[in-house]
Amino acid sequence: MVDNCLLKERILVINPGATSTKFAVYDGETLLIKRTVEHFAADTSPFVKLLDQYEYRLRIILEQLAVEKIDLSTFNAVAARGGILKPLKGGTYEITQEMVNDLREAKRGEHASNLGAVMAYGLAEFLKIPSYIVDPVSVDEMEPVARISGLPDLPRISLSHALNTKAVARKVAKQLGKKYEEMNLIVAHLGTGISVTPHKLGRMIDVNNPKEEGPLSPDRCGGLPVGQFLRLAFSGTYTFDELKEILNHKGGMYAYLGTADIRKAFSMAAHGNEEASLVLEALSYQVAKEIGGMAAVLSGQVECIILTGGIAHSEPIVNAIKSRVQFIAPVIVIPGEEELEALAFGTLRVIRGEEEAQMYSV
Ligand SMILES: Nc1ncnc2c1ncn2[C@@H]1O[C@H](COP(=O)(O)OP(=O)(O)OP(=O)(O)O)[C@@H](O)[C@H]1O
Ligand SMILES: CCCC(=O)O
Repeated sequence: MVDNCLLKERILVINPGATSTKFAVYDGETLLIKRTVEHFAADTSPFVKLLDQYEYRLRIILEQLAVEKIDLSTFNAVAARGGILKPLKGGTYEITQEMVNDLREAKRGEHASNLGAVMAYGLAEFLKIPSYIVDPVSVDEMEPVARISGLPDLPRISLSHALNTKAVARKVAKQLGKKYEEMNLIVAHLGTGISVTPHKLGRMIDVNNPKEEGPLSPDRCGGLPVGQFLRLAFSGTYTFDELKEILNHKGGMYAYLGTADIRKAFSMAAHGNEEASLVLEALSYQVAKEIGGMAAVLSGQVECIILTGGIAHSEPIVNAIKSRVQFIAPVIVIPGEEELEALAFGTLRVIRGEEEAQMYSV
């Protein structure tokens, strides 16, 4: 049971994912509780759109807080992972009605994190406290040259795991006794989606948008041979929505092996499935190739390479990537993600007046 003494820095942190909602309560830097609620297909299938899960997911959080006997009136702020908003520079943003409207309309695309700010704002309005997002997936600090694609109508877009990526980059900088804003480094976030970002003096100057570029991931295609994809799209085999689902949820390793779980894929390989071995090798190969490309973006001035995300728990994948990229710079491994903490700390900086919250403009 959690002490309900009235602190001024109690933050509820919400991080909605595709199949789970993670949430936590912080008193200042101190983590009070952290929970992950899995959402099974049977529970979420009645909802047509992701945003329709708003009440369902919020109710689960409120029920759990009640079980923990955490009084809602003791919260001073709500923080959430920000979704596919307008292109924004990194930082902490106050959630506004305009931001919520943009996320509800999903103008720039659907993503589980779109739910975060909507849930945080709804609850914070009720409690009459502020709500914030930190480093949303649409952080865009790309240099003009990185936006050129090869067709003027299709500029490259900055979408990434910015929250975890910047958090681990700051953490490593601190460990090395430096400031993030003074370092050049590359972060490969290896999750269900994979994004590789070169950071130049605190800015993410390029990135492979995991929804359409870069390495194959557990369930996303990454970059595809575009001519063949065009023929497939017009073959009549699939509808637009089916192809979109393949690109983002049923592509990559899942398309080859029928699983998006790296551990299952290794078990298949261990039982003699040669395709599983090859696809796992391809995943590491493609990540290494992307890191190599981003090293060129930084003109070879790379102080370290960070591997993070769930797949960074996998020793064989980490070793395979390392063996191809450690000639560039030392490789540091930070498995998993630090998103809840990054949200809490980003919000704390604003509550403490160490940083001013940025405003989302329409
Ligand atoms: N201990 C582990 N060993 C090997 N692979 C693991 C381990 N833990 C998780 N993974 C793999 O990591 C992947 C999921 O990573 P993660 O949990 O970071 O993704 P996510 O949060 O669902 O999505 P994203 O990071 O793209 O937002 C899965 O393919 C899973 O099999
Ligand atoms: C959209 C960026 C992050 C992801 O791939 O989930």
